[in-house]
Amino acid sequence: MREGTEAGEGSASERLLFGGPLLYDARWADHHNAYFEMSLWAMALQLPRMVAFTARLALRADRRALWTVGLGELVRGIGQAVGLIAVNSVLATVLAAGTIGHRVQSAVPAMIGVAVTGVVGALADAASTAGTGRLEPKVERVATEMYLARVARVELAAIEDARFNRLMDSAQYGAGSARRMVKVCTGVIGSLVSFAAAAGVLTVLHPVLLPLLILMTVPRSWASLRSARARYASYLRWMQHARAGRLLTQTLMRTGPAAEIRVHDVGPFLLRHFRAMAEASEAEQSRLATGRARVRLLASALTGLAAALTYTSLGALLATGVMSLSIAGTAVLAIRGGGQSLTALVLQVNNLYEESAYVGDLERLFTEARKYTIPSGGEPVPDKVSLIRFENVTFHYPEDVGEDGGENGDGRDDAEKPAERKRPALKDVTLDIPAGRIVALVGENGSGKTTVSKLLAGLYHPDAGAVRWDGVDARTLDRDRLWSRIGMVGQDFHRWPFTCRMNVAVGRPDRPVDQAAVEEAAAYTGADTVVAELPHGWDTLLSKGYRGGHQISGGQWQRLGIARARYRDADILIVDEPTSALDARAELEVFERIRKLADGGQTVVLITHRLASVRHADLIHVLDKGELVESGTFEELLRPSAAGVFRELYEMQRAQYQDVRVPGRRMPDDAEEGSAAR
Ligand SMILES: Nc1ncnc2c1ncn2[C@@H]1O[C@H](COP(=O)(O)OP(=O)(O)OP(=O)(O)O)[C@@H](O)[C@H]1O
Repeated sequence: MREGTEAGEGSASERLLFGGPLLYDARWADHHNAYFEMSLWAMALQLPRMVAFTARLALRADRRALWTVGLGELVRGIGQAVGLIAVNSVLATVLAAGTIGHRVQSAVPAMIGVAVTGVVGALADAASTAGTGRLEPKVERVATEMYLARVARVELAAIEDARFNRLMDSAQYGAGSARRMVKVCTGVIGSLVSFAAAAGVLTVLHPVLLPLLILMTVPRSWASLRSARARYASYLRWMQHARAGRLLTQTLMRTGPAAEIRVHDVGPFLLRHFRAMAEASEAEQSRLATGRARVRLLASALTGLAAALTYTSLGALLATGVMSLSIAGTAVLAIRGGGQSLTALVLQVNNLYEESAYVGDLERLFTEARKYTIPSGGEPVPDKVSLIRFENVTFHYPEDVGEDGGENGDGRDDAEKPAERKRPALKDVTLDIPAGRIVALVGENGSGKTTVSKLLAGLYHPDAGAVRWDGVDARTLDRDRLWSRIGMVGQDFHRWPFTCRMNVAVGRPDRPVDQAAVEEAAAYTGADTVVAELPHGWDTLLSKGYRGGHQISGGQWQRLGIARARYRDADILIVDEPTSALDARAELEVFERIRKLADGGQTVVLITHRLASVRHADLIHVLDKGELVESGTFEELLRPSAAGVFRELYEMQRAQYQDVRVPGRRMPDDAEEGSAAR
């Protein structure tokens, strides 16, 4: 069976791997006005704004280079106009009455004029080319920096939001487009000035010639704008599809999944689906090409008609004696030159139109990002916080609104969604995190432990209730200062593809690397023994795909991750499953050290499934399906009278070990049984 089907419904591969078609619905764009403006008119209106936007980027990037380019193009264009007038003068003199020697001699000054304008034009062109070359990469860099700075500063919720993600996706090409816009704008100015020169000369020669010249270029302009619009519309519609295709190929190339791909023989499977998706996109490319060919054919026919009309009119003017031969000669030159500049102008405007669509996405991202930007400033975080309290906190993760806005993308209303989709991740949770203590969060998978830690870290705000730092709502606190107080080792802490040293030192990126502190943090988690075995010690690159790159085990990574949080030396340390990959000895050591942190005044929020390890926690909060069901010390929660979730889970874990007898060793229960028997 062929796996690619109708593009509209998405291929079978899309449905199988990604759960549905990956094509964006253009109607959705209309509903959400101005996500992207599709009509020719709307895009034409947005063009000057995009040019101004790029000019602002260019001004920011290199003001001098921008002036050089602008002046260079202006001088070049004026040179062309003057050159054309000089050519006309040469022709008029050469075709005038008199001896050939005398006529040529009289034409010499005009010829010198042609040569001088040529030289000036060439110099101006060189200056403009050099300026453009200098400006282009700078504009791209400035636009990329602005893009990245904004993306890095939006709330986590925005990064997880499908719509914002889509905008980030399309806007990432905006910087490259802004770079190309510089060149295209230069070309537009050049062609515009050249055309103005030719048009001016033609108008002087005969008023009917200019409209005829413009008529000749209308069909081609229409054709290229139409094609550009179709290409952009298709790009937006297929963007997610292209990203998914890239994901398949990159998965095949990455080192992480390489072992599983080989053992499970996933390679041919991925390739098959890549081919199916690529074929769907090829069908779209060929649809675009056919449309383009059809439009171009029609445009060529219309241009031919207009050209015939123009030259017939010129012939008629000559035949009726309205126009002299020298003027007709200059007119032919001006029509050819003007036609060329107008064609170039149309082409450049077309490019401008296409690039401006992508730059438009960049501008929209800047606007959207502003809405989601993490506010700077706010109330200062108290110097010595003694208590953080979750007060009746309810929290839902932001929902994906789907392609149809209020609907799920499959036509169902929100009201028709299964009720469980709307279950809050946290529901009316009230709990305390006293400073300088170890507070453990336990509960089954999906019970809300990580969510509590994310709200504590200020990555999200509650929908209802508040997280209060000594009574102050965290919502009002200065988030940067709040973050400077927090160190976090998440379940999926990042494995930076940098050197071993940087993997620890990145815990405090705002400070110069302090090797002594790095080593102290590493010794703290046993990461020093890992480093000792690396081929280049602290300088070993921890990324297998690069030259000299090295791979370490999951447990070794975990030691580095905890060392990073230790290096950060924050007041509050959040550790989410810190020992899941550690061996038994390392696990005991790490827990012992984490315990000592609290002795030193640090607050430790520990999330773990190893219930025996929370024995030393000062306070344990037990979560179940987003609700706080128990709180207390280890002993309190294990009392027979408690008989709650914690005791039940603990009994289950304990039973696993009790059932296993180690030959030659007496189990504690044996002793109890023995003494009971005596
Ligand atoms: N980024 C997210 N977007 C949407 N829903 C999420 C997100 N993260 C978690 N959830 C949902 O929120 C609920 C609580 O998840 P959370 O990660 O807090 O559980 P947990 O107790 O830490 O689980 P585990 O023990 O498996 O790590 C789950 O139903 C989960 O599906």
